[in-house]
This record gives sequence, structure tokens and C-alpha cells, in this order.
Amino acid sequence: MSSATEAAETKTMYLAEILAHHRADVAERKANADIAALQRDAAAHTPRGFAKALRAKAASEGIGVIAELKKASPSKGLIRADFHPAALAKELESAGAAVLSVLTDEKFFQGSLENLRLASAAVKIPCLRKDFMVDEFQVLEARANCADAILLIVAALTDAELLTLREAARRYGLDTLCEVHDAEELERAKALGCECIGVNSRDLRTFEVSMDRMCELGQHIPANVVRVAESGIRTRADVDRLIASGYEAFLIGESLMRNEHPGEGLKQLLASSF
Ligand SMILES: O=P(O)(O)OC[C@@H](O)[C@@H](O)c1c[nH]c2ccccc12
Repeated sequence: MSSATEAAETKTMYLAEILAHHRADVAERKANADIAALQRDAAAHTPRGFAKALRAKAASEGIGVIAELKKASPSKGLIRADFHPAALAKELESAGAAVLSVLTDEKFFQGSLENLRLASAAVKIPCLRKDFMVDEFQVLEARANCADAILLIVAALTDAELLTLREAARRYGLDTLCEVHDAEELERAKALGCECIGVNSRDLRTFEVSMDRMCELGQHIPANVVRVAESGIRTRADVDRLIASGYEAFLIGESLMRNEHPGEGLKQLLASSF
């Protein structure tokens, strides 16, 4: 095998491996699920408008932050040992987060649906279930665990799968953040009619981060959706550069989670540099 072929194969490995795990895992959970109980739990949670809250904060304060509860990641390993979802959620809400994102992937990010439920119950602001969605069953699980929105990763799904999941989200009253990382994926996302489109500076197939590509793509997202910049955002200078590229919302995990006081970190980011 040539080294170019090998490099290309390593590139697609991470995402493919994560997706294979989720497809098998969801099939097993679904086979053992008490659907009636999940539906009861889902009915007990009234979704709070995720996109609306994000847009309102961006309109009133110039930027809307999606603060992410992220304990670990496949590329960085353990990010935050001292991880208490309800306390973190409250701290980030009172520091000015527009909405929260909670990782629920257990194997690669050390998250859980329980973390989502605990975080969501502790705050008034809407919460995103951050996971690799491959089946409608996960949308029901999301609402049953108090999510207000789900993530759809364009690189992970066919157009037909995207549409099925977007429809399921709509049926359950959840908003959708549709994630892309290049121009071709952005075109597919636009056709889907999601409330929010996010550009991930990290290519989930390689874990490489490119701020330049994220800035370039920002200019091509229609203004009728909430334009979200995702991954690798650390400083107010990063935020200001992204605002100039058309973004109004920012998904920030690691830099907040590494801060001993994530709320302080968030307040510093929100304080204008002017
Ligand atoms: O921790 P960061 O670099 O601030 O990034 C947050 C978020 O963008 C990242 O966690 C993320 C974006 N898309 C994802 C898809 C799955 C899991 C995680 C992600």
C-alpha cells in the first residue's frame, strides 16, 4: 500500500470507528428499551427553544455562546477530572452562556445521558445533546433526558439519514444544529432546513483544526440560520475574528473546561475587547 493511501485511510478512521461503535450501541439499547417509559419521560420535558435563545443572546449582546460540558475527548484524553454536571451548568448559565451543549457519548468523550439530564434540570437555558446521532431512537432518548436540541453531523450521514433525523427532531419539538466542515457539506446542510448551522474547525476524520477554513466558510452560511463557529476557540481575539467572518454563535468546550472556574473563563470571553 502506498503511503498516500495509508494516510487517506487513517484520515477516515476516527469518525468511522466512532460511528461503527454508535450504530452497534444504539441497536443494543433500542432492543432493550422500555419505549413507553421513554415516551412518558419525553412528554414530561417541554423543549425550550434552543435556536431562539441563541439568536436572542447574539442579537442583544453581539455574541451567543454555546458552553460545552466536555470531560474528555479522543484527541485530548481527560480534559477535566473534577466534573459535576449540575454545578458546571449553573456556573456557566450565570456567567452568561446562551445555551449549553452536553456530551452524551460515553466511550470516546466520557459523557452520559445522565449528565445531560442533570445539567438540563439545573438550568433554565436550553441544552443540546452532543453525540453521534445515527438513529431516530436517539432523538427520543434526547428529549426523554431533557434535551432541547440535537446535533447532526453531515460527514457522518447520508442525505436520506439527515432528513429522517431532522424530521424526527421536528416531531419531538427539538431544534437541530447541523455540523459541517467544508463547502460541499455546507451545501448539503443548507438543503436540510435546520435552525442552526455550525462549522467545525476540527475535521472529525483527522482531528486537524483549521481556523482559516472556518473563517472562509462563515461567509457562505445564510443569515436566516444561526451561524455557529465550533472547536478550538480560546480567546476573545479568536471570537472577534470569527465575528468578522459572519458568525454570531460560538461553541466552546475545552478552553472553558480546562479553567478551574469555567464561569470566569466565560465572562472574560464575553467581555468585549473594545
Ligand atoms: O472543545 P472545543 O475545541 O472548544 O470544541 C467544542 C466542540 O466544537 C467539539 O466538542 C465538537 C464539535 N463537533 C463535535 C462532534 C462530536 C463531538 C464533539 C464535537
